Amino acid sequence: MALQGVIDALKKTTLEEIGISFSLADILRDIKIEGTDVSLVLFSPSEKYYDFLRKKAEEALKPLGATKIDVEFTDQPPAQRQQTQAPPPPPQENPFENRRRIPKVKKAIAVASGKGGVGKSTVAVNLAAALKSKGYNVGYLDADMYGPSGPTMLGAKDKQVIGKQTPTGDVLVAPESHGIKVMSIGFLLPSEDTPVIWRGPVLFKALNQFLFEIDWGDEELDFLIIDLPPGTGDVQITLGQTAELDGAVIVTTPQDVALIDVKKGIQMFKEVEIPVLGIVENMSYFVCPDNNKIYEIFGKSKTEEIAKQYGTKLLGKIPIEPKVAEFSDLGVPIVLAKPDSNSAKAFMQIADNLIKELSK
Ligand SMILES: Nc1ncnc2c1ncn2[C@@H]1O[C@H](COP(=O)(O)OP(=O)(O)OP(=O)(O)O)[C@@H](O)[C@H]1O
Repeated sequence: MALQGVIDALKKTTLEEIGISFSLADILRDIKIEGTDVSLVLFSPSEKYYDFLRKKAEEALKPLGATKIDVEFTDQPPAQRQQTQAPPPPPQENPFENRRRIPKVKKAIAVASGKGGVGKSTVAVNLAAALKSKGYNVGYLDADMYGPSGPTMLGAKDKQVIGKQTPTGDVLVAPESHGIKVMSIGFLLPSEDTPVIWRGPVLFKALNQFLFEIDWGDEELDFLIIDLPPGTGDVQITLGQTAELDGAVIVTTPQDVALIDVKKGIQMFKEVEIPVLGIVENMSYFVCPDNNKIYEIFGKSKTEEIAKQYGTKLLGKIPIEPKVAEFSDLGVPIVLAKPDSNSAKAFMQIADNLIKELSK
C-alpha cells in the first residue's frame, strides 16, 4: 500500500462526532506500512477516545485494502519525546533542572496576559469549560495570587476546601463546579477583598503547594488550565522554574498597547522555556444584534501579524458580548450558559486549535 494513499485517506476523515474540527492526519505521529499491514501512532490526550479513533482509522483504511490495522496512542508531542531521549545536560548548566511535572495532570496549560483587564480569567475559565464540554477531564487552577477571580466566574466561590492526609504528605482536595475541578488561593483567603502581599519565599511555598499538593480527584486530569496573574512577574518565573508545563496561551485585546505587552509575554515564556501555543484575541469585535454587522471597535487587529512575527499562532478571536460578563458574574461560563452564542462558539474553536497545537 502506498504511503501517500494512506495519508490522503486519513486526511479525509472527520472527527466532528467528538467535537474536533480536524482529521486523523493532523494527529498522526508515526506510520509504518508493510504490505497490507498498517501501524499508526496517533496523538490523543485522553484514553476516552481511543476506541473511537481506532474505529475511524479502520473505516478509512479498510477500503484501501488494509488487512491489519494497528493503532497505538501517545499524549506526548514529538519534541518532548525527543527531549526525553536526549542525554541530560550537566546539572549546573540547567536552571530548570528541578522542574517537575504536576502530579496526575496530562497537559498543564498556563493562560497569561501582558497586562490586566484583557479578559485573561474569562478566557481561562471558558477554555476549561470548552474542554470539559468536549468530554475531557479538566481542572482549573487560579494562580492569580493578587486578584483571584476564577472561583466567582466558575460559580465555585463558596466551595469548601478540605485537607487530606496521604502517605506522601498533606494535600488539599479540589472542589468541583460544572464538572471542573477548581483550586484557587481565593478559597483560602478570609475575604475576596483581602489584598495579599506575597514575599519571595512565601510566594514560592504557596505556589509549590498549589502546583504539587492538590488532590485533583481519582481520575487523572486530561487538562489543567492555570490562570496566571497579569504581567511578567515572580509567579511566572517561579512557575517556569518549578513546574514542567506543556504550554502557554497569551490573551490580549486588539489595541496596540496591549500588543506591546504580548511581545514581552512571549519573550518571558521563551526565557523560562515554556512553549507559547498561541494568542487569543479577546474583545476583538462587536456583532450588532439588530443587523449582525461586525464592528471592530478597537480598530483593525494586528495580532495575527505579531503572532507570525514571533513564531506563534492566533488561536482565535472572541467578540465583545455583554452576556460574557453577565454570566461570569453569575458563576456560569458563557460556553456552558449559552453554547450557541458567538463567543461560546469562538471558545470551542479555540479549544480545538489548542489541542491541535499540543499535538504538533
Ligand atoms: N469577550 C468579552 N465580552 C464582554 N465582557 C468581557 C469579555 N471578556 C471579558 N469581559 C469582562 O471584562 C472584565 C475583565 O475580564 P477578566 O477579569 O477576565 O480580565 P483579566 O484579564 O483576568 O483581569 P485581571 O488580569 O485584572 O484579573 C470582566 O468583567 C469580564 O466579565
